[in-house]
Formats: sequence, structure tokens, C-alpha cells
Amino acid sequence: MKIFFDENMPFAREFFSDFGELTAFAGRTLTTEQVAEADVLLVRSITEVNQSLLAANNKLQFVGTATIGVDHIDQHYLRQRGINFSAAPGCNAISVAEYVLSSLVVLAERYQLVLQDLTVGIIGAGNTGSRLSEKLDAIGVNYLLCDPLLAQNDNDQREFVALEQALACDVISLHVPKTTSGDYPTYHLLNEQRLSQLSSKQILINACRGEVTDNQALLKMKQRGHGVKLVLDVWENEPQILTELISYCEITTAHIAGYSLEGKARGTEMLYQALSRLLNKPVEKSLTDFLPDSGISHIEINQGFDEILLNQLVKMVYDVRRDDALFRQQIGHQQETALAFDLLRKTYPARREFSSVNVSSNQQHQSAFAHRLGFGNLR
Ligand SMILES: NC(=O)C1=CN([C@@H]2O[C@H](COP(=O)(O)OP(=O)(O)OC[C@H]3O[C@@H](n4cnc5c(N)ncnc54)[C@H](O)[C@@H]3O)[C@@H](O)[C@H]2O)C=CC1
Ligand SMILES: O=C(O)C(=O)[C@H](O)COP(=O)(O)O
Repeated sequence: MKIFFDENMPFAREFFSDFGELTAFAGRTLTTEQVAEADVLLVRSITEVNQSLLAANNKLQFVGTATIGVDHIDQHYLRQRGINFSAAPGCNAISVAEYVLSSLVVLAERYQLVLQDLTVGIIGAGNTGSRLSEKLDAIGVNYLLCDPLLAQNDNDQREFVALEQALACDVISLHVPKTTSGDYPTYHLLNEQRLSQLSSKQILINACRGEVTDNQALLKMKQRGHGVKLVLDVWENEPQILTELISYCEITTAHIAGYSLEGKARGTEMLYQALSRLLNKPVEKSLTDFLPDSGISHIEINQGFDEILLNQLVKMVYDVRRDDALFRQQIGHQQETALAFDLLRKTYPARREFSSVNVSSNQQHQSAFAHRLGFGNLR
């Protein structure tokens, strides 16, 4: 069996070595010819899987994407061809939530905001939005959820608000898939008209897909002096992004919100599980077999939790300013934007989830707090 996998897929060799012959490829430049002999194709978000890519292949059995987003996959075409497909829902949702939390902590310090005085409008309350809401619950920050699709689901007992209400919150955090059809398409959900209604006091965070926000409209409003604070992890037209927008962002990164080692590797693990099921093979390997120990394994706390301690704790494990600094250093300076954007992602420095660090305290409620925030949980 010939298995082709994206070179940026951690532990692919460890998980799939028993399945057959493995070939790594560069996701951005994969060609029809390269993939012609594949029985299994394992991609990440930068590979468009469609009729054109698969035109020369008549033996493909399985396509997997080690990502949450599936907007790069023509699932209709795969169904027509009878090719099995699996994604990795939720694989890096914790990582995205920790990115947003780190951004909030950094901005709170920068502007002397008390997080508990703010309300976060979470737009899209699936895996990433839910992981974020749990972390906000843990630190006592208010939030409103907007998800018209889940609002129609009788099994979901959470309270949902209309888009307009979520857009009026102090912080807006976007967690929707990129869609162009259906009752609630998200392409340019934040279009010029909606963006124009934001106030200068608000914070807008986009860590889902760039196309959910109209980047040209954002640039225009910032050039006119609008004060809205921007945290952008994702961009329209990646990797050829609108570089003029960078200097107007408070925090800006190269689509790495989901790039904790755990998040990326969980994606690989989920595809291993899916392929094992398809081939009726036992699932014998687990992520915990391969994850290295984290740099910090244990933090002991001897004082009460307050804003300063929360700030230190979050930033000790993941400080988003590292990724922001790397981005500003590399993009638009050293080489062509698209190459620099992809290189930043390919050479992303190790980052671990809160779960890799045990936090303990002699006061039980403090340990419980850290646990709720995601520290020291199962990997
Ligand atoms: N920046 C990054 O590194 C990452 C980005 N993502 C992106 O984030 C997206 C969301 O991820 P998950 O939460 O895990 O997906 P999910 O599928 O679990 O949840 C998405 C939610 O958005 C809701 N939704 C759809 N259209 C909506 C609309 N118009 N208004 C409000 N809600 C709407 C859906 O009902 C669903 O509950 C992914 O599709 C992916 O594109 C995901 C992981 C990492
Ligand atoms: O899971 C998703 O959806 C994401 O956005 C991933 O973090 C994207 O990572 P790559 O697949 O582009 O490496």
C-alpha cells in the first residue's frame, strides 16, 4: 500500500509505518503526477484535494486531512469516486483556545484591562468555540455564544444570541468554518457594513479562516484611523497575504493558532485511527507513545490566583508574542511574502498545550482552578 503524507504531519512515520510504503510531500506544491500512484493520501489544509489533483489516480482508497477545517477538500468529488474521507474534528481546538487566551492576557496587560470586566462574543460554538468558553468559565470571564445552527439543535442546552449581539461584545472571537453556501454562509461574515459598526474599544480576534473577515475592508477602516484592536492568525489568500494590514494588528501570526504539538499530532493520530478502522486493523498506537516530555513539566503555586498570576502562568506555557515577533520579523522583509509565510509555519518552534504541565498548590481550590483551565489534564 502506497501512503503519501504531508511532510508537516508530526509522527506520520511512527503511526503509519506498518501500513505500507511511505512518501512525504510538500503540501503546497503536490502535483497530479506525484500523487498518481497513492492508495492513501494524507494532507493538511494547504493541499486542495479535488478532481484536478486526483485526475491521474485510479487506485486511491482513502483521503485524510489532519485538520479541523475541510474547506480545501472537494468531498462531493470524493464521494462520487467512492473514495473514503476522514478529517480530524476537534484535533487542535484546545490549541486555538489557548492562542485566544494568551492573546487576551497579553492585551489585558498592554491596555490594563481587567478580563473579568469584559464580555467575549464567541461566534461559532463548536469545538474551538466551546474549548474557549470552558477556559473563560475557568477564569470568570463572561461570554455570549452565537451559533444559529447549534441554536436549532434540541440536544444543545446552551443559550445562544443573535449575531448582532455577539458583534457588540467587548471582544469578538471567530470560530466558524469557511462556507459559501447554506443558510449561514461565513464568507465575509464580517463584511464592510458589519465592520463599520464596530467601536474603537472592541477587540476582534480571527483564528478560524481569513475569508471570514473582509481583509480589504479591515485595512480601509484601520487606515481611516479606526481603533478596533485586531488579533489576526488567519488571512485571506494565504500565503499571499495583505501585508499592509500587519502594522495595524495588535497581535498577528501565520495561521498557527492550532499549532501546538499536541494539536497537530492529534490530527495525525485521528487519521491513523480512521485508516485502521477502514482496513479492519487494531488501533495499537497512541499519541502518548510519541509525545516528548514538555520543557516545563511542573509548576508549584504558593499564592492565591489573581490576574498577575494568571498572566504569568499562561505566558509561561504559551506566550503568543513569540509568534507575533517572528511573524513581524520575517514577513515582508527577508524574502517573498508567500515563501516567508509558509516557512514560518514549516519551521514553527515547539509549543505545548497547558495539559503538558502539571500545576499544583497546597490550596485545593487553586489546583482545581488550574485543572479547569486545562493544566495537567490528559494529553
Ligand atoms: N487558526 C487555526 O490554526 C485553526 C483554525 N480552525 C478553523 O476554525 C474553524 C472552526 O473550528 P471548530 O470549532 O473546531 O469547528 P466545529 O465544526 O466544531 O464548529 C464550528 C461551529 O461554527 C458554527 N457555524 C457555522 N456557520 C456559522 C455562522 N454563520 N455563524 C455562527 N456559527 C456558525 C457551526 O454550527 C459549528 O458549531 C474550522 O472550520 C477551521 O476552519 C480550526 C483549527 C485551527
Ligand atoms: O485544523 C485546521 O483547520 C487548521 O486550520 C490547521 O491548524 C491548519 O494547519 P495546516 O494544515 O495548514 O498545517
